[in-house]
Amino acid sequence: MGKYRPFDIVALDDRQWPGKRIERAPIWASVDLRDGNQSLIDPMDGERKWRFFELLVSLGFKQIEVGFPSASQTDFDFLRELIEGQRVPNDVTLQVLTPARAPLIRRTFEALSGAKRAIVHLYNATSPLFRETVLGLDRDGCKRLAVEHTALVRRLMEEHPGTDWTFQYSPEHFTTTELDFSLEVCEAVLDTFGASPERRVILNLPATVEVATANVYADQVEWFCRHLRVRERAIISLHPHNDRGTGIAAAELGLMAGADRIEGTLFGNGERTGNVDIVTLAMNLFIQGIDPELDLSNLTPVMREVEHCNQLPVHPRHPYVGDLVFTAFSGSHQDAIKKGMASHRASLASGGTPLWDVPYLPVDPLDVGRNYEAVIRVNSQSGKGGISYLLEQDHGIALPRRLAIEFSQVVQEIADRTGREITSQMIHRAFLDEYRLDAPYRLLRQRIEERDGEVAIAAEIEGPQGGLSVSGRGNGPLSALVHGLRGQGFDIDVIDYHENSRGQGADAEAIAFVELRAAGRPVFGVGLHVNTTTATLIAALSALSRAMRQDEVEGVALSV
Ligand SMILES: CC(=O)SCCNC(=O)CCNC(=O)[C@H](O)C(C)(C)COP(=O)(O)OP(=O)(O)OC[C@H]1O[C@@H](n2cnc3c(N)ncnc32)[C@H](O)[C@@H]1OP(=O)(O)O
Ligand SMILES: CC(C)C(=O)C(=O)O
Repeated sequence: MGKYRPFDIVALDDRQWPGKRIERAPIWASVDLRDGNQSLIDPMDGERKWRFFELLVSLGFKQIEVGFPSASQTDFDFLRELIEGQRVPNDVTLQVLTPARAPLIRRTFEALSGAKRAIVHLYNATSPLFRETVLGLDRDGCKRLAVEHTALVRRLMEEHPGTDWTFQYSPEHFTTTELDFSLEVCEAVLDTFGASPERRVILNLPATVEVATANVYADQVEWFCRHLRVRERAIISLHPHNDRGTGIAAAELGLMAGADRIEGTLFGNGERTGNVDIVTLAMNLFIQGIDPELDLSNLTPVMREVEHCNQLPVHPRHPYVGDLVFTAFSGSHQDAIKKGMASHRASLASGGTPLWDVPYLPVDPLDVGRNYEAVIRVNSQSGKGGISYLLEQDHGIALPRRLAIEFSQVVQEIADRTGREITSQMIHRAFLDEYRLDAPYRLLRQRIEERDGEVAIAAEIEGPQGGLSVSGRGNGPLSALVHGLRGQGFDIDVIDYHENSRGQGADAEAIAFVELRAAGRPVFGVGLHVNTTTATLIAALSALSRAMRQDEVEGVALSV
């Protein structure tokens, strides 16, 4: 016999949940201020609790478990302030947890005195391990514990008719309790409370510790829902934890299996590996086109506020919100994102489909309050797609394809040499340093005339040996300049040229890319100027300067 054993599976051959789909948002209940709080190194003080409560309200939570008032004076006082200070919006219901212990239940009702509406959440352990090891009770004793304390809760509710009460019961460690026993206890609780379709009780089925694959939880939930005598007198709630790292899957399959409600926390804080993360669950609905009924349109400030209140960081890879989750460093991802974004923009501009179908980005960052700035970041794993994306997006420089291929080698060399991320500013600087040379050849002035369908240029150029007067003719200013330079003995030709403008209005500037063949080899140059023609001529001289430098380095004859 080994140290660990396999988990049991559920005998449910005609399970229905695998063919189901989640069609609408469940009832969300935040347990940040209770389960989340009880697992913190430093539980929240009043100020942090307030901030968290207000955050939850602003996101649209309608049910909020605000604490365990019989356990701590901070929780008790917080509840009193909420109630006495009338700080609870009309559509929000407070929930509090109490164990099945009479003095603690009485204290819980003291804390709730005067509340307009409240959910009293009673729990006791029901699983065999807990019955034997913790409580020292058999099945009957355990059921009696639940029933007697349910009766007490019912009586106390009746004694305080000014509050609109809801009762919630949790058979703790539902996932390791024998299913027939969970059902037996829960039916007894429903009967004792007098539950009916008009007076529904929340039955919360916790995966207190996640011990099996998510399909087993779904089977347990479906089995439970199908075996309830009157399903309509219960709201089935799930309370998944994340010990195996599959809390989200368990919650989703559990909803497919018939649950109505989810208890969880923002970004998954909670005991051990945490409670299920409601933000991820809700966003998973959102990206299926389902209204999550929570406002998640600006998640970064929400994350920062939660980090402050919990004094715990949210992981940079956390779904939908982590600092790095909208960022691609790797070249092939960047290339696909760049093309996908361009195609999405084109589709929107032409009145085509608004459907978000961008590779590697399951959600539009704008929908959660992020922007496209960090979508592509460059390091040694990156390629031309990402580099040209940054130059275009941040600096208005749309590189021609062949130049993008060439320039990516320049950036790759820097990335390999430094072993660090290369920021957009560094890429811009490297680009200008590499391609916009104004030495040794620099345009000083030029005169251009059009005659008989031809362009004539007379240019003054500064060169390594002093001033150079160049005149030539061609079908445009660039070809005229190149002919003039050829006349001076330079072995050059135009392969290609592109230009576009960057910036707008008074700040607009032309950027020109000229590719020359110099001494038989292709070489790019870049020119920037408010005047497009001047930018093109500067680009040609920049290419010539680069060819000259290569000539110096490699000894290739630039002059014929
Ligand atoms: C799964 C969950 O997350 S449940 C919520 C857990 N949250 C918390 O525990 C946070 C707040 N808790 C507390 O402040 C405290 O634990 C209290 C106030 C609830 C109880 O404190 P204490 O009375 O000092 O008990 P303590 O926490 O040490 O241990 C639990 C005791 O209660 C007993 N117990 C547990 N459930 C019951 C029950 N329903 N009826 C009677 N006794 C019970 C245990 O057997 C144990 O008894 P023992 O000391 O005789 O062995
Ligand atoms: C009290 C219950 C619902 C709980 O927190 C758990 O089982 O994890």
